[in-house]
Amino acid sequence: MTPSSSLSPGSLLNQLRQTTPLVHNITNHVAMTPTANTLLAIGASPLMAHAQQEIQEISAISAALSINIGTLSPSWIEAMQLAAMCAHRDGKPWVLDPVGIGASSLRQYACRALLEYRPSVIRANASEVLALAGEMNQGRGVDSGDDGEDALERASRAAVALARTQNCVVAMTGRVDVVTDGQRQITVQGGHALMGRVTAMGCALSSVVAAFLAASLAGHDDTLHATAAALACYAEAGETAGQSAQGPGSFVPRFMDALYTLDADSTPLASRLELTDVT
Ligand SMILES: Nc1ncnc2c1ncn2[C@@H]1O[C@H](COP(=O)(O)OP(=O)(O)O)[C@@H](O)[C@H]1O
Ligand SMILES: Cc1ncsc1CCOP(=O)(O)O
Ligand SMILES: [Mg+2]
Repeated sequence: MTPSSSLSPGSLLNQLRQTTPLVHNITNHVAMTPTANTLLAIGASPLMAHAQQEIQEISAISAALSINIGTLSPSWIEAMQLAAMCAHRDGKPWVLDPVGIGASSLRQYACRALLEYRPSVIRANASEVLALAGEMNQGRGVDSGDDGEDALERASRAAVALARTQNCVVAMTGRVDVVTDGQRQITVQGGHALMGRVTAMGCALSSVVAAFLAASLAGHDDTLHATAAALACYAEAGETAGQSAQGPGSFVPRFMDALYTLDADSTPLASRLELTDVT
């Protein structure tokens, strides 16, 4: 892909760092601190808020919203719906992370209700994409399952179908990431296997996608490319961290430092991306 375009991952990362978008997160108990730290490391500004009474005010000052169903409660579902409604009404980008959707009917109910407010992006692992696309799959709790070539091919088709049905971008992550709007598809290479051994990596990524969506609105808005840019930065930082990490414990600080020090101008982020038309 052309690295010089205003939609290149490097220029979108620069745009993010210049605009420091405020990202409103309604996320799970496991992911709160890692998500806030990850947003700060890449250059965005995090805010966690889930009390219904303050959602409208928080929404008014936020540039983007990230909703994650990882640890639901009935009052949180109502707050999520209100936040999604505000974002939809105000034309602000928002990301849905359907953590462990296959695991319970409460999660399925919450996602169905939230999809009414048309997320800009659904960021999920393959198991969650299959469940959301209606292909019976109870998943393995919050983690993805088989990541072999056949499973990836099947999940990619489900991601395209989901993007078409929901008229949004789907970012399906794992060993290889696939981002699609139903017509185009960008694969993202990179990352490291240790990313699957650290909790909340995916949750934090969903909020980083929200930050890139906000940044892209300040320039040339293209949800597909902004999402791929977020994933490319993650892949780059994950690969760098994985080179010297000895395990999940030492991976995390290296990953945060790699995000923070990622040089948007000299790192060939665009070379991680391959854009194709979906047939
Ligand atoms: N085996 C792997 N190799 C490379 N990157 C991976 C691997 N597993 C996960 N990742 C990366 O970790 C991040 C989180 O993805 P994933 O593990 O699919 O999300 P979740 O934590 O929601 O299941 C993504 O950037 C993804 O590319
Ligand atoms: C373990 C767990 N349980 C409920 S939410 C959560 C975190 C999941 O994080 P991720 O989807 O990023 O792996
Ligand atoms: Mg997840």
